[in-house]
Amino acid sequence: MANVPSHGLRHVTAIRPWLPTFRRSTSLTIMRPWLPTFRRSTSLASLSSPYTEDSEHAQPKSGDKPNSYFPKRGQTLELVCESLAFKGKGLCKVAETGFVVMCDRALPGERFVGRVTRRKGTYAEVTKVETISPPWDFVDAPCEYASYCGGCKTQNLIYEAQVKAKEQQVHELIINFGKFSHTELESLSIMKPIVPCEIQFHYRNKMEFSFGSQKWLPKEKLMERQDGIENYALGLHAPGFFDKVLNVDKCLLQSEPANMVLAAVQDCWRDPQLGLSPYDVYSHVGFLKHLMLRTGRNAETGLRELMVNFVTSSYKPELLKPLLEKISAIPEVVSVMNNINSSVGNTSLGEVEYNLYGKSSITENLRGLTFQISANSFFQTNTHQACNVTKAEVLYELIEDCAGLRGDGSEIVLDLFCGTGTIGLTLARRAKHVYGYEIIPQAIADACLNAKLNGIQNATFVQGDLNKIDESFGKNFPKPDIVISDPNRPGMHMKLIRYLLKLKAPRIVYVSCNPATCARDLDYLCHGVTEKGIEGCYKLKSVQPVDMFPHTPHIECVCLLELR
Ligand SMILES: C[S@@+](CC[C@H](N)C(=O)[O-])C[C@H]1O[C@@H](n2cnc3c(N)ncnc32)[C@H](O)[C@@H]1O
Repeated sequence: MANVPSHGLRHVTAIRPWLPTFRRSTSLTIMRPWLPTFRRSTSLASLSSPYTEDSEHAQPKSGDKPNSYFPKRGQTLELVCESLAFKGKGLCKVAETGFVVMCDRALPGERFVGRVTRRKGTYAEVTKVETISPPWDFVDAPCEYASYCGGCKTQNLIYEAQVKAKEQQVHELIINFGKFSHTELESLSIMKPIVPCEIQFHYRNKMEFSFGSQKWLPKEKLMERQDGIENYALGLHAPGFFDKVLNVDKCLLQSEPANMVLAAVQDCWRDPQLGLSPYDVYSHVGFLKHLMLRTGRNAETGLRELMVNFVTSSYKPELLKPLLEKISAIPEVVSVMNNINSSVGNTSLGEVEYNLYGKSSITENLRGLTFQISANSFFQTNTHQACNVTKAEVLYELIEDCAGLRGDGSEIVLDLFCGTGTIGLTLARRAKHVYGYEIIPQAIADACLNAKLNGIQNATFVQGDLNKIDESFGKNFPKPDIVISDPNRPGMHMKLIRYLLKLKAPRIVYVSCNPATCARDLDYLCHGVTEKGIEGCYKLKSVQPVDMFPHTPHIECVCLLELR
């Protein structure tokens, strides 16, 4: 793919936090005056929030009814949480004024006292000071860290209520961000009920823990703060803190063997005799950055296998040796990798990687195929929901159903954002040829290997940046009959939207882990972008939410579009 300079800014429409009020509205003109536009940077990352934090563009236009009430910073309010919104935050309205406030960790039905922390455009954020009465569907959280950890925010909500809230969120986003009317969605049965996850714990096949020199402590324990080694932590970043880590000895979302590894590392890494130090995000001194644990399944034996990946700031294998000895004694550990990330950034992607023990990849089975997974390649994190062969509607089967391949081997599939090729390869059996595009070279290498491993010869994988395509894109493959697009959270770039609208493939299956950007892209593909003179040419056939991540605010969707 040719490199082109970074594209310009993009205009999108944002919605306001009181959107649930308009949920049943069929007339979008009622809502539109409240929908300010805002400018987005190339990454569009912040658009993952439908409730934009961009207050600059949040001024109501004439004809709106501005709410003169605005609570002061520091003010306490008695509130009742009405529903869950973006990032799993509780949406509440101030009595009598209807003014919207959002509160992290407030759950539907919960009555609480909240303190106003900041204004965000036309709504305010509050932090919970005290719960007066519990949520409607309260359950005790099995995890001891549930009330602090940024990962699971809704463990205190019964699972049925969690999935209901997710389904409702997707529905609202498709109406308000995607600009589809409620009537249209209802009459054509476009919105499908969410597919819940059969297992709600131990479902994650990948967890990334961070080493930190500043342990995060809850308020009541702040006095206990100690210096040096006592302040070191290995765990998950405390919500809102890039520099503080909540120390965890166990995570109920990952597999038992992964917890054994975590416990083994926790047991010894602070030992002064080992000379190990966590990387400090301020001084940029220190060795250990992250501990990544991936759980797979051996293709031959069907037994669990584990990859341990230490991300360090430099290559000093002798320092990792004592840890290596401990963890390699755990039978499920078949691979220990060391990714070196010498940059000041704190991502887990290394510039170089070394194999310290066993294999350099693990495997997983998916729809009868074997996939090889390396430390940095993407693989759906919920193996159960992605690959559970006993359940009919899991992710990959849904995708295959939506793709609707005739099965006579005559059709071309374009698999955009293909990762390690999982979707394309599961479709290859029924297609003439699959062409996959992906930015990460290692993932492309894995995809090619996965094709070989499974004896698939009708798949071609190409490395390239789909945000930087130019006119030459599409010249190297025949016109596809089916496009699969599975972008990460920022969704599709306008260049890709333009390309797809020009390409006019009969079907697009849009798989998304961010319903906000998904709804926006569906709007573009179906309704076009008037201000850019772009015409939409697809009709939305179905939107299927799937819960891949119980207890977290994340929602996966599989959407089908057909050429009009
Ligand atoms: C949600 S994952 C989907 C992976 C794959 N379809 C699967 O199911 O395993 C998104 C993928 O898009 C890739 N990606 C992100 N930005 C990209 C870009 N600009 N161009 C091409 N691929 C990109 C990521 O590396 C990641 O593998």
